[in-house]
Amino acid sequence: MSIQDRYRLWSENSYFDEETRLELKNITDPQEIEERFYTDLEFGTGGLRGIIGAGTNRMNKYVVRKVTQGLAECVCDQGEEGMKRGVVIAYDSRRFSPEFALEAALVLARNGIKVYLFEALRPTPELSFAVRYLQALAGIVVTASHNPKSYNGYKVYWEDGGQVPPAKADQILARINARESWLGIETLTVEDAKQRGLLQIIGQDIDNPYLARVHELALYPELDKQKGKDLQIVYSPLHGAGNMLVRKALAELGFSSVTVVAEQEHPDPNFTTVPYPNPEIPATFELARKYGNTLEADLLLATDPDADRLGVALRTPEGDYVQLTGNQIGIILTYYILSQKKALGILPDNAAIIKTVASTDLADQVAQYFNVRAENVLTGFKFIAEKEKEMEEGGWGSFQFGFEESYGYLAGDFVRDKDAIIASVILAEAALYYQQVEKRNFFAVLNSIYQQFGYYLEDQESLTFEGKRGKEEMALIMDSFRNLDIHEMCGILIGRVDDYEQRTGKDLRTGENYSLKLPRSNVLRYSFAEGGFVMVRPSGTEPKIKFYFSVRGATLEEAEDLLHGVKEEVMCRITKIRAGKF
Ligand SMILES: O=P([O-])(O)O[C@H]1O[C@H](COP(=O)(O)O)[C@@H](O)[C@H](O)[C@H]1O
Ligand SMILES: [Mg+2]
Repeated sequence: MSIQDRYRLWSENSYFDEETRLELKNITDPQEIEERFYTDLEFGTGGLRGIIGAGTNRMNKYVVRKVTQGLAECVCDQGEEGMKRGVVIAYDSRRFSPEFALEAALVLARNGIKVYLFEALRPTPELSFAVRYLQALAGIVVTASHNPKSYNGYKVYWEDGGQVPPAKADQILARINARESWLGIETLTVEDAKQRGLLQIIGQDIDNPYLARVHELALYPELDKQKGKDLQIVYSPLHGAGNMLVRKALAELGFSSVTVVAEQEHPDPNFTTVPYPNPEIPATFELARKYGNTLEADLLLATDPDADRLGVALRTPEGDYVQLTGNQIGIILTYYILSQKKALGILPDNAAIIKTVASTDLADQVAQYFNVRAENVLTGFKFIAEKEKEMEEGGWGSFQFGFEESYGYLAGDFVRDKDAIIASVILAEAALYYQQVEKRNFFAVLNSIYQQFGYYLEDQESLTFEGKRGKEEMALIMDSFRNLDIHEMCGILIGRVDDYEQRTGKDLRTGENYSLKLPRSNVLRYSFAEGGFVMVRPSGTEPKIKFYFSVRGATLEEAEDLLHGVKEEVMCRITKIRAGKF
C-alpha cells in the first residue's frame, strides 16, 4: 500500500474513530503524512516505541490492536495450555497508558486468552516478576520508559520473564506483518471478558510476594536504621510508577528516613516538573536537590516512569550533590555485592556478573579480582536477562549482578529486567554499611577502586535525528565511521576494532582478524590498548545516534584530560562528516 493509500484508509474508513480521522484530515503538511505512514512502528531495543498520534508509524490504539493480535496468535500457537496460562499486562503513568493496556487486554480476551491486568500503574520489573510468578506465557508493559511525554510504547515479555530477544521478536513480528489489513481486529467488552473469566485484575497479590523476594536480597538486614543512625534519603518517582514499591521496599527493610519529593510523587503524564523523565539528566534532580539541602540528605534517588532505571546523587562534604554516572553506580554495586558476599563466605565458585559492551570495562577488572566471571552482551537489558537465564539453566554460572551504563541494574533471580526497586534497596544498604561499618562514603569507595584498578572515566554524547531523513543521516555517520582507518585517538593507542554489524573484529597490534559471537547489531567499538573504548551506535528507542566514551588514566587528572581529548576528537570528526568533508 502506498503512503497515500494508507493515509486515505486511516482518515476515511469508519473502523477508525472520529477523533483519529479528524486528526489525520487536519494535516496539511505532506511531509507530516509521509512521516506518519511511510513505515510501521518498529520493534527496537525496548520493544515498540513511538510518538503518540494517528498513523502506522505512531503509537495509538490501532497499532496496539494490530501488534497485540500478532502476539495473541503466537500465544494461541501454544494451544489451550498457552491460552490458559495467559498474558500479564502492566502500564505506567503516560498519556493513554491505561487505555492502551486495556485495549491490549481486550484483544487478547477476544482471542480466548486469559489476561491478568494490573489495577493501576506498576513498575516494569514487577511485570517481569509477575510473568513467572503467575506462570503466564507472556507479558506486556505499556510505557515509553524515560522518553519525552509525547511518546508511548509497548514492551513484550515471554514466559521466562525477560523481554523478547530478537529471534522471538521476529516470530511475533512475522505474525503481526502477516496481517496486511489494519481493519477488523475485534475486542471483547470488559464485562464479557470478566464474565468469561478471561480478565483478572491484579495488584497487591503480586506486590507482596515481589516485595518479599526483594527483602531477601539484603546482605545486612541487621544494620542500625534507628532515626539518627540511619541514612537520610530523598526519593523521587518522577511522576511515574516507582512511588509505592520503592517506598515500601525501603520501609520494609527498616529505612526510616525516606522523604518523597511531593511535587513529583503523583502520576502525571505531562511530567510537568522535568524536561523529560530520564534520571540520567541533571534537571530531574533539581527538586530532589532542594529537599536534600533542607534535610541534609545523604542520598538522592530518582526512578524513571516505569521504574526500571535508577539515578543517584550523593552529598559531598561541602554539602553539594554530585550525580553519579550509571557506570559508577554499577561499579559501586558490583564491588559491594562481590566483596561483601566474599567476606560473608557466600560468593559461589562459579559466580558471574553480566554487563553490556557499552558499559565500563572496570567492572570486568573488579570481577576478575574476585575471581568472578564477567560476561559482555549487546546493549539492551533483554540480553543481560537472556544470558542470566542461559547461565542458570546451563548451570555454568551463578548470577550475582548485571548492569548497563544507562542506569539499569539487577540482582537476584526473580526479575529478568533491570529493576530500580532492587537497585534502590541494595544501594541504600551499601551506603549505610559503608557509613556505619567502614566509616566511609561512596566517594571514598570509588576512589579506592580507582586507585586499585586505574581511573576509568566515562561519558556519553548523543545527536538527535528525527524522522525518515534523520535515519538516513545516522546511517551515513555509521558508514563513515566504519570506513575510518585509525590506530589512535587523541594519542591513545587503539587495541581492537569490533564491528558488530559485520560480526568481525581486528586486533590492531597483531593484525589478526577474528569473528564476534554476539548477534548482529549496528555497533562499532574501538577498544583502547590500555583500557577504555569509544563506541558508536544508533539508539533503538529514540531517534538518536549515541557515542560512548571510556578512558583509563593513572590519575584522575590524566583520565579527565584523556576523556576530554577523545570526546573532542570524535565529535569534531562527526561535524566534518555532517558537513560532507569526509
Ligand atoms: O528505555 P528503557 O529504560 O526501557 O531501556 C531500554 O533502552 C535502553 C536504551 O536503549 P537505546 O540505547 O537503544 O536507546 C537500553 O539501554 C536498555 O537496555 C533497554 O532496556
Ligand atoms: Mg524505563
